[in-house]
Amino acid sequence: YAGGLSLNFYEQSCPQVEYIVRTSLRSISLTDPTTPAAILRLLFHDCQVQGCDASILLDPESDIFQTEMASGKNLGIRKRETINTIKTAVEALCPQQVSCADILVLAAREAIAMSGGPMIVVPLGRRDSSSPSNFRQADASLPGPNIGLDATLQLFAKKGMTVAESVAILGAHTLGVTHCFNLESRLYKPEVDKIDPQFEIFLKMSCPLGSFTPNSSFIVNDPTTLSFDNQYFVNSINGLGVLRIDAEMPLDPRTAPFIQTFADDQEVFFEAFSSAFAKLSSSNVLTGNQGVIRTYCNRLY
Ligand code: HEM
Ligand SMILES: [Ca+2]
Ligand SMILES: [Ca+2]
Repeated sequence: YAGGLSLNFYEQSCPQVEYIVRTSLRSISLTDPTTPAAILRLLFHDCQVQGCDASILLDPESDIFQTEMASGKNLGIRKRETINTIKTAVEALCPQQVSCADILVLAAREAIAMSGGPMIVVPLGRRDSSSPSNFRQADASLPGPNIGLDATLQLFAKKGMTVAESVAILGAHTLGVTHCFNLESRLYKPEVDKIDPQFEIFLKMSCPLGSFTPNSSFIVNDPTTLSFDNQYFVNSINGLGVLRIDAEMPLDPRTAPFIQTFADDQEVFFEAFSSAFAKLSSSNVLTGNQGVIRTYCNRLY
């Protein structure tokens, strides 16, 4: 596996870790059923900036230093504290053994499984970054809400994904919501892309001008927002893609066949998603003597 990750990494040092993550995430999700969506996006945004190293979990150490969370591209990121909570439970049984980066990957794979998606086998052994990232790096590395297909395919090709896997990983938008502030430019600025006229009326009604204060209004990413299924693909074929990328994939000859296949057969989607997830979650990892095992996921010391 990439960079020295392995399937039995915690077999000796913390055999209960998968169980602890599973039960903790399940109980947290009972009080807030939108937790799985937030955790899955959190993993993507961690891996995208400086690799899957839990850098996104670090709190700023001072008012002067701005961490990657200060980037506008991280607006709407939630549930960082959930990983802290799970880490506390893990530390109680296996002190100083399990990285926050691995806990985040395990939590994301539980989030997928408990929402009805595939149970993905993930290799472990990531280490946590010993230095924070910053908002400039996050701005440069995270995709903006209006990214187009070419740039998106390039972004995932860098992670070793095929076109099929790149389409599949965007099926993560089967969960969760998009806040209106992420749709402002698509709806009200000079044309970004062609929106289905009926759907555009609906989007503008749901996100009227003036609804862009963070965390106010939102649109569901697909009709079954709590369920990890293939409705995202059915939806986007029907012209109901919420973001530009969601809308463009069914129209482009490079990606349309995969969108159709995944819409027709959920099992094929789950397989392609699983291999894409393995690539995403092992991108640019620290292993061996690199990095650290943090005690508190939000602090370096
Ligand atoms: C080109 C790539 C991508 C773009 C442009 C993109 C963009 C976005 C945007 C703008 C939102 C709305 C956030 C909000 O308003 O709160 C969102 C939500 C979400 N994204 Fe993506 N995304 C991309 C890829 C991914 C990937 C690879 C994953 C996971 C593997 C992912 C998982 C999610 C999830 C689960 C949500 C819902 C979050 C919630 O409800 O809190 N996205 N995405
Ligand atoms: Ca990171
Ligand atoms: Ca869904």
